[in-house]
Amino acid sequence: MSLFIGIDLGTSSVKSIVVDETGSICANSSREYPLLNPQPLWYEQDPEIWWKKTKETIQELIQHPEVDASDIKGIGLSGQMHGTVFLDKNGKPLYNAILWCDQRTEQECEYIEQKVGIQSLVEESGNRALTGFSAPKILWVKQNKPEIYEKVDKVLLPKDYIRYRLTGEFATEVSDASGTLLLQVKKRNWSNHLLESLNIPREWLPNVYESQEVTGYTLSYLQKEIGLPAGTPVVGGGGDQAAGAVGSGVVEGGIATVALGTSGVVFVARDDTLKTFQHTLHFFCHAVPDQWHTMGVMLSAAASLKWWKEISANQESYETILQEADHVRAGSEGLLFLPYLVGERTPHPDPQAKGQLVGLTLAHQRAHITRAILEGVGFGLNDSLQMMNDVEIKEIRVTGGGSKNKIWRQILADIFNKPIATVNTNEGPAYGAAVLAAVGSGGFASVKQVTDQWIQTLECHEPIQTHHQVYSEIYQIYKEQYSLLKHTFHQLDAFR
Ligand SMILES: Nc1ncnc2c1ncn2[C@@H]1O[C@H](COP(=O)(O)OP(=O)(O)O)[C@@H](O)[C@H]1O
Ligand SMILES: O=C(CO)[C@@H](O)[C@H](O)COP(=O)(O)O
Repeated sequence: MSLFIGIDLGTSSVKSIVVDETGSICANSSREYPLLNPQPLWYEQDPEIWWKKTKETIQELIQHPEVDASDIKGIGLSGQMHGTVFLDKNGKPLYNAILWCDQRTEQECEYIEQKVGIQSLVEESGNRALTGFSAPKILWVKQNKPEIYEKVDKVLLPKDYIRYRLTGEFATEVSDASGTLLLQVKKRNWSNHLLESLNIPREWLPNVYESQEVTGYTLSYLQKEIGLPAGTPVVGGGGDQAAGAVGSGVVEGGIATVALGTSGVVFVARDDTLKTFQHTLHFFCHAVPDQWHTMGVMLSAAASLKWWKEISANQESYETILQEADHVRAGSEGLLFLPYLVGERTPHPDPQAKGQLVGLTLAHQRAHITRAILEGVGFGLNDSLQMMNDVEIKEIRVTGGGSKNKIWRQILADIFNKPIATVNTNEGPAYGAAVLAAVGSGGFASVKQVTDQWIQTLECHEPIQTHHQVYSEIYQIYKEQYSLLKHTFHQLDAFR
């Protein structure tokens, strides 16, 4: 039986799975790694640690009793987007990867919009300059770390660094490349205009493939080191949001995913290119040929819950603290959480935005705060959903670590006033990467053919109208908070 490996290089951990040709997961393995925060607004990770941990997961998969390594027909890669890995001419990382949630590039974003012009930037890349994207990070290194900049030979996205270590090839694919701000998203290739305007050498960037295309073959030293057969094809794969959408069967226009990972994302697949541009929504290529997507991204979704659990209930499971929150009424008895713990991207592109608990009283216990966090993240996602009014959203599927919990899924359905479905796999991006591997190296005709065979929707949460009434009133209050508090957030920044 043919087997496919899917790897998702997430922000909190790398998750790798083996899927057989019927879509069943035969083995999985994951390893966590730290998120480095060397200065306020800076978020980094060490690419060598990514590679070490990824290798450990692959080795564990191969040693699994249900996996015969000689049956592995292909590998697909997925990972956190926008992170920027700078390599020297020997392929060695020159600096920690600067991540998607890093906010140090505000000045560089202003520079890009001035230099290229907002209209021309949007026309060419489909996007405004946002601090998480890769191009401003390249300019930041030029300005602030000239000793590194002069040694740069290649710039890669996170999962593409793993590809380089697996195959020795410098390659990327359209969905992740969209998040660099250097891709002509409509034409699905690098933009010479943007590269020239920003003075970024084309040779630094890898070649761009479609997501299911084979980009290289595994190197022979890996056979000895971790038992991975030499010459196994590695396909393009996808940025974690596009791969997560594929892994949830979202491969045609009008179907959406909501991802509750470290970040929180509303993703709507589209068969057409963009007609109306919405300021902080992203317009990127989908990991499916001739498809695109719009996406709203909040920076701290399940990360808000993780933060709260770590400081208030570290010994307890997510299930326990969410169960406790389920006993609190919708609306958290007047407590409101603003989820801007690491600044925000959609709908407020503001590195200095901050978290906030509004309405605290002596009556509020831990469970109220937990519930307010689940609801606040839901309101933040609703901001993005409301902006996607140029497409009819026929269905929403949830993915990401936070979606394992049915209480949170129900809260989302109640806030959005839309049914929320789960699918038969909860490995989102890793599963999507395996689907793309099956198309590129397993003889399947199309992504849709595989997802139709492998993915079904399961449980569906219908909105509870009494809860929705409460949430629609509180959402109006939520929407006012950012502008009321913006000045305070910026003032407080001086004391960090
Ligand atoms: N059982 C659970 N219930 C609710 N949230 C969970 C649960 N397990 C993990 N999480 C949340 O999911 C997040 C990790 O999600 P994941 O999609 O793996 O993120 P990433 O891809 O960013 O590494 C953690 O921050 C945690 O808050
Ligand atoms: O910045 C984005 C998408 O634009 C994030 O979604 C990252 O891709 C990280 O995702 P997770 O680690 O939360 O899955």
